[in-house]
Order: sequence, then structure tokens, then C-alpha cells
Amino acid sequence: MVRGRITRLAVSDVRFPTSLGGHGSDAMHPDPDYSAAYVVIETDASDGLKGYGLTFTLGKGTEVVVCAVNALSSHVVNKDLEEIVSNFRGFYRELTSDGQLRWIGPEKGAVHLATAAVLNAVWDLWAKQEGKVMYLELNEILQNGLIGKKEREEQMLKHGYPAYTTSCAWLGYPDHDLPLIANVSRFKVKVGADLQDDIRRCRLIREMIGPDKTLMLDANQRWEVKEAIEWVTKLAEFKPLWIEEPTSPDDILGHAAISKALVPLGIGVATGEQCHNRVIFKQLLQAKALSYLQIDSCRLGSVNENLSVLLMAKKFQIPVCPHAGGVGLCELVQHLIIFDYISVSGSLENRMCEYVDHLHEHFRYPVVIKKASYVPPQDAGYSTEMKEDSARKYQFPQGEIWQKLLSKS
Ligand SMILES: C[C@H](O)[C@@H](O)[C@@H](O)[C@H](O)C(=O)O
Ligand SMILES: [Mg+2]
Repeated sequence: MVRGRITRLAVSDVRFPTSLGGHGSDAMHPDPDYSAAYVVIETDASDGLKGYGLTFTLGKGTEVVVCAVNALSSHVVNKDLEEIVSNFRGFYRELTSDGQLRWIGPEKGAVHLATAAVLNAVWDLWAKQEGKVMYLELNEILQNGLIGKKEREEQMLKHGYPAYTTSCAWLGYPDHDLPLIANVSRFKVKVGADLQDDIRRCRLIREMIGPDKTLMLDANQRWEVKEAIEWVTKLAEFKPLWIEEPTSPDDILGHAAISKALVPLGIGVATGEQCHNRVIFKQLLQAKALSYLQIDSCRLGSVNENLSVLLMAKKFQIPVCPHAGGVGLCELVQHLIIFDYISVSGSLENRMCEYVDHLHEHFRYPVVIKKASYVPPQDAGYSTEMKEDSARKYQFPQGEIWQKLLSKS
């Protein structure tokens, strides 16, 4: 039973100093501090349950998203949860169509990241009140009676959802530090800053993993369209499955041109982590601009908008391979992709979910990876909750970790 009126929405700026270890670095973001605008909502219900939500940021600018969350909070505080979930579509539109706030979006940029953080908290609270794990809650919502659903659910519980890792080759890692994770057979390598360096690193990694394992490349938007085609052609000998974010995430026709040019080389285009809303995804799909679609649990407007993208991907028969990593992205997106398998796509062909081995220790219900697969989560909610101690210590700038770091600089 859904219950309670939302009485409080608190948001904090939590930053982890990952740039100190080069974690998360790529051709365009050499020194990210993985961070989150972290939202906690409370109700007046006697159960004491809270909803936790976040969106992922890279350090500076988290304060902007925090402001945007505060600007949205008047749409949330004092609402009955029942009122929200009984017309979730209306509530989503209320948040994204505020007649003044939409000017600084609409449905993109800081204000949309803020929408994701707020809605992620609402979904977490709702699932907790129902005592359900998010992906099972979603299955129930989409009562479509697909044949084989039960078997797929059992298969997930037994074998998990296949993962790939990016932690093996952040751009800022020295060669001798490239950690290969046992059992993993799919790896992603950052490229795009220097061609000779890319050739050397790709060769090294291909030699380490052997000819049969899957290798993906990620340029984080570094190139122009022509440059992307030329550069990737020179890396084709390493047999990458895809090139991710070859150019600006807004350049739909550019992605289409790159996709077309790379077909003879057997390399697909993947994108989505900075695709700011479902409309761009729709156009990418219509323009045949991508072969792998990468949803992001914290950039799109939470579960609501991700659902529409999963359904579009199904219609266009494009495999969804979510972006994860960052802070909490693995924790959240596992629900969406396991749900996708059980109730939407029904297939694991050409599908895998990114896994990045950082910061899970700060979450109360961290992801569990076994034999290179995501083990379906078991706890009620959306796995969004950070450990209180972590959220406090890493709060920027007053938390003790930042006080220490800032006093040294
Ligand atoms: C700055 C970040 O670490 C990105 O490099 C990262 O999200 C990346 O694009 C990825 O695909 O995991
Ligand atoms: Mg990427």
C-alpha cells in the first residue's frame, strides 16, 4: 500500500576524490571526481521509510544540480505519494514542464539531471513501501504476459546478467596498472587522445585478453565525424565490437554517417550516456545511427523516461547495453536491464551491462557480481541508498575527507 505525504526533500553534494587515482579518466574528462547530487525524501507515514535518489556528476557543477533539485522540490514536497504514483505520467510532466524551469532545459542539462535524482528517490520510496525490488516492481507494472517470462526470471536468478568492464583501461592508468578482472570476457578501452598511444594500448590489451574476448572502444565524444571514421579504421585490426561516443552526442546525422562507414569493418556505434532525453534516442534509432543503445539511469528522467527508451529499442530491435559505473550507476541500472531482459527484450544476444569497480562500498545495497554477471538485487527499493557515514564524510566541502584534502591544497 502506498502511503504518506512527502514532508521533506533534502539534497546534498557528495563527492569522491577519484581523480587522485585516475579512476574514470577518458579523452575528454581527464580528472573526474565521481560525485552525486544525492536526494533523500521523507514522508509522514509511520513506517519511517525514506526514498533515496541520485544523479551522477564529475565534481564541479554538482552544486548547480543541487540548486536545480531545490528548485524542483516545490513539485514534490507536500504531495501524497499515492497522488504521485497513481498518475506518474502527470507527475513526470509536472516536473519537466514547470513553466519557468523548463526554460533552462527543457529535459536536458542540469535541470534534467535534477529531475532524474528526484524521481529516482520517488521510485526507491515507492518500491520500498511495496516491499519490492525495483525490477520486480516494474515487471508487475508491465503486465504483458510475455511467454517465457518466468523462465527468464529464473535464469537471471541462476546466472545473472552479463557484465563488461571498463575499469581495466581508464585513460589515465599507466600500462603496468591495467587491471584485468578474472572471469571477465568483455573489456572496454578508452581511446581518442593520441592515435599512437591508442594503437599501443589496444595492442597490449588485445594481447592480454587473446583473440576471442570482446573488446570495445570509447572515445567520449573526442572526434569530428571524418576524424572518427579515419581513427577507428586505424584501430580496426584490434577487432573492436563497438566504438562508443565517437563524436558529439547531439550529432545524430554524424553518428549515422559513422555507423554507415564502419559497417564494412564490422564495428558498431554505441552511444547514450550523454544522450539527454528520449527524443534524441528516438532520432538516433530512426536515423539508424547506432547499433548499441546505452541507457543511463541518472541522465534520463529516471525509470519513467528509461522505460520509453527500452520500448523504442525493442521496436527498432537494437540491443540495450547500459552505461554504468560512476557513482551508483551500476546499482540503479541493473534493475532496468534485468527488467528489460525479463519483460521487454527477452534476449541476451549482443547485450551486456557495463560494470565499473569503483565506489560500491559506499552503498547500503551494493551490486553483486558473480562470474562476470550482475546477480539480481534482493532488497526492496532501487539500491540507491548510500551508507550514512559515506554520505556525511564525502559531503562537499564540509565532510571530513574534503576538509583534509582542501587543507592540503
Ligand atoms: C568520465 C567518466 O568516467 C566516463 O569516462 C565514463 O562514464 C565512460 O564514458 C563509460 O563509458 O563508462
Ligand atoms: Mg562511455
